[in-house]
Formats: sequence, C-alpha cells, structure tokens
Amino acid sequence: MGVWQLIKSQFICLLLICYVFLVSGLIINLLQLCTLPLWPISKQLYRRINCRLGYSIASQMVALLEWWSGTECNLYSHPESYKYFGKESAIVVLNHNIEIDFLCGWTFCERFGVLGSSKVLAKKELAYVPLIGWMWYHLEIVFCKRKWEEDRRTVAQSLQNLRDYPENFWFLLHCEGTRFTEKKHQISMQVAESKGLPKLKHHLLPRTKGFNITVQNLRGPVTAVYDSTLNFRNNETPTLLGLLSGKKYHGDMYVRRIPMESIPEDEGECGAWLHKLYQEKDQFQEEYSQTGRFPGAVLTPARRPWTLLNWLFWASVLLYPLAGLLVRLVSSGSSATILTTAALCVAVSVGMRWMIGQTEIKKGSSYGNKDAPVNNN
Ligand SMILES: CC/C=C\C/C=C\C/C=C\C/C=C\C/C=C\C/C=C\CCC(=O)SCCNC(=O)CCNC(=O)[C@H](O)C(C)(C)COP(=O)(O)OP(=O)(O)OC[C@H]1O[C@@H](n2cnc3c(N)ncnc32)[C@H](O)[C@@H]1OP(=O)(O)O
Ligand SMILES: CCCCCCCCCCCCCCCC(=O)OC[C@@H](O)COP(=O)(O)O
Repeated sequence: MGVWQLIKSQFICLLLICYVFLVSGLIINLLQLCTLPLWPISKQLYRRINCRLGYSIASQMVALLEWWSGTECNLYSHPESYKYFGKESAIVVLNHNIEIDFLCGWTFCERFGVLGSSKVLAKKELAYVPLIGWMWYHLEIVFCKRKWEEDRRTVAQSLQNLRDYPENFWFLLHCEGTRFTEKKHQISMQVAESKGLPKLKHHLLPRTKGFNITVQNLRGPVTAVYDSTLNFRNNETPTLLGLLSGKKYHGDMYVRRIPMESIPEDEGECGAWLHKLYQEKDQFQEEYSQTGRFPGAVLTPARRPWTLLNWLFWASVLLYPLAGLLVRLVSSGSSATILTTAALCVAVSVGMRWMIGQTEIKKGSSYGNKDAPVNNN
C-alpha cells in the first residue's frame, strides 16, 4: 500500500469528507428552502436555480468516486447513440445489483452535463434521508410507495409535472424495483415461470407498471430510452464505504439509445417489450461474465474538473472554521464543553453511518422477498 493510499484509508479523512458533505449540504438545503417563494413567480427560474444547488451536493459524491477513490467507469456504446447523450431528455433503464450503481449513473450525468437535473423513480423511504431527500424535494424527484394502487395516481401526476422541465434530464428507472439478492432472484423467477416468461440469470424480473406509466407520461419531451447495463471487473463488489476509504474500482457500463417511437404505446405490448429488453440485458451480462467486455466501443468521456473544484470550494470554506473551533475548544479546557462536543460528533457519525447504510444491500428492504402469489391459470 502506497503512502497516499494509507492516508486515504485513515478514519480522520472519512470524518472530514463527511463533515464537509454534511455542513455544505445543510447550507445548500437552506438555500433551496429560500428559493421556494420563487415558484409562484417563475417556476422555471426556481427549477434552474435548484439544478445548480442540487449539483453542488450530488457532485461531492461524484468527486468522491472520480477524484478521491479514482474509480474508473468505462462507457461502452455506439457512435450513433453517443452523439445524443446530454443533448436530449431520456429515460435510463439500469440493472440494480451494485451498491454504488446510482453513483456510476451520476458520474455519467456529470460528464454529459445533466447531473443537476437528473431524476429517478425512487422509493418513498429515500425522501426522508437528510440532505439527499431534502435536495430531491426541490428537484421534483418522483417517489413511489411500491404499492400500485397508491402510486398510479401520484406517480403519473409527478411525471406530468416534468413535461415542461426547462433543462434536459435523465430519468432513472430501476425496473427490477429492488436490489438483487439470491432470495429475491429465486422468488422473481418463480413469478417469471408462472407468467410463462423465460428465466433471467443476472436480473430480477422487471416490474412493468412503472416503466409503462413513465413512457406514457413523458413521451414527447423525452425522446429516447437509454438501456444501460453496469458491471464491475474481476468480481469487484464496490461499496460507498470502500470509496470513502479511497478504494479504486473498475466499472463498465453499456448504453444503447432506443428512440421513443419504437416503444409500443399499448400497455400490454409495452410490458412485453420491457421483458424482452431484460432478456437482452441478461445476454449482455452473460457476454460480460465470459469475455469481460460489453458490445460496442469504449467511448468514455473524460472526467471534468468541476466536481473537484466544487468540493475544494466547500472544503476551504468549512475546514478553516472547524480547525479554529477545535483549537478554541481544547484551549478552553472545559471538560463539559469537550464532552458535549464529543457527544455531538458521535451523534453526527451515527447519523452519517445510517445514511451510508441506505446504500447497503444487506440492509435493504423486504420488497420482492415474499413468496410469489400462486397463479391458478
Ligand atoms: C450515457 C450514460 C447513461 C446512463 C447513466 C445512468 C444513470 C443516470 C441517470 C439518472 C441518475 C439519477 C438519480 C440517481 C440517484 C440516486 C437514485 C438511486 C436509487 C433509487 C432507486 C429506487 O428507489 S428503486 C425502487 C423504486 N423504484 C421502483 O420500484 C421502480 C420499478 N417498479 C415499478 O415499476 C412498480 O411496478 C411500481 C413501483 C410502479 C409498483 O409496484 P407494485 O409492487 O405495487 O406493483 P407491481 O406491478 O410491480 O407488482 C405486481 C405485479 O408484479 C408481479 N410480481 C409479484 N412478485 C414479483 C416479483 N418478486 N418480481 C416480479 N414481479 C412480481 C405480480 O405478479 C404482479 O404482476 P401483474 O402481471 O399482475 O402486474
Ligand atoms: C461525499 C460524502 C459522502 C457521504 C455519504 C453520504 C451518503 C448518502 C447516501 C444516500 C444516497 C441514497 C441513494 C441510495 C439508492 C439506493 O440504492 O436505494 C435502494 C433502492 O433503489 C432499492 O431499495 P431496496 O428495496 O432496499 O433494495
């Protein structure tokens, strides 16, 4: 292990990165709150400002991936698809078995200039995650309870609101609805069997309702679906904690552009189309597991300096007062003050650990874990 790697793996570095993220995030959330009165006056101005403020939070996590850990994410694609990236709004369909898959998505959003406006159909629980959930409120992220009877109306309404969004956006959909575990895979393959669908080896059976409602409501302003398949080399299992300790991973993402016109409008046909898409994704994953490559050419855009500059800005604003505070604290000699500060630090660390835990598959939900309903047909 080199000296730089040794420094990066120290707990104090992790604490300082989390401190900058937490305090800058709270300041940005506060600024976002202050933009609310703009909504009735100029909705589009409110949205444009919040894209920039959101960028300042999300890009810190991208900086962690790109600059701190030095993780490489290769993009496999085709030149005829590539020329559209960043120049149109699109629905992104991505597999969901890697803890930092959202971050690999974000790194490409950043490189194609759509990070601040990126959207997702997210489970409702994520709306309550401090900083990220609060930021998402102002970015009009679409939340679902994964209870169709409740979601069908609220999700459709939130999607309709995005039709006049003033910036190009990528709307991420994990159609599997939850992260891959062996048990969830087994159960979803029972469902596949009961529906007469071919079994998938590398994916859970996709849920078709969310995809269908998204296509229905965003057709027009959104001009394509980006079918994206992500994997990591050498069976790496990247984690957010790994990134924070400076570990470098090697990801590959295959993205092909599918024009919206080629997606059926009829609900049943659209569902069948999605099942076929996942069968193809499964073949791409199989090819990757055998050859270590996806189809297409490697067309990775270079990382840009903005995420690093944004982080350096916040670090320089926030680390200096922290140092001053610590010096004054120690020199005060008051054990009550020192103990209170230590307790506060522990509480904040526990909170941050809980947030990081949101990305961990072993702490995931039980959605998709229940035995499939018996099909009597
Ligand atoms: C160039 C580079 C390109 C790309 C870069 C990549 C990406 C960047 C883009 C944007 C980034 C933006 C943000 C990223 C940041 C962070 C986000 C991170 C993650 C958050 C993601 C999540 O929270 S995932 C969870 C929430 N989302 C979803 O669930 C979406 C998918 N789900 C659905 O669509 C569902 O249908 C639903 C949620 C709308 C409703 O769910 P519900 O359960 O109520 O209904 P279902 O219809 O799904 O269920 C009933 C039917 O399902 C059958 N069934 C039963 N059991 C199972 C089973 N185990 N598996 C599969 N199917 C099952 C059942 O039989 C019913 O079938 P019917 O035939 O009767 O419909
Ligand atoms: C730069 C400093 C970074 C400090 C760490 C901050 C950590 C905040 C991370 C919160 C981001 C949350 C995004 C998690 C997305 C995710 O992966 O959600 C899972 C859902 O799809 C499915 O859930 P499940 O059904 O449980 O599998």
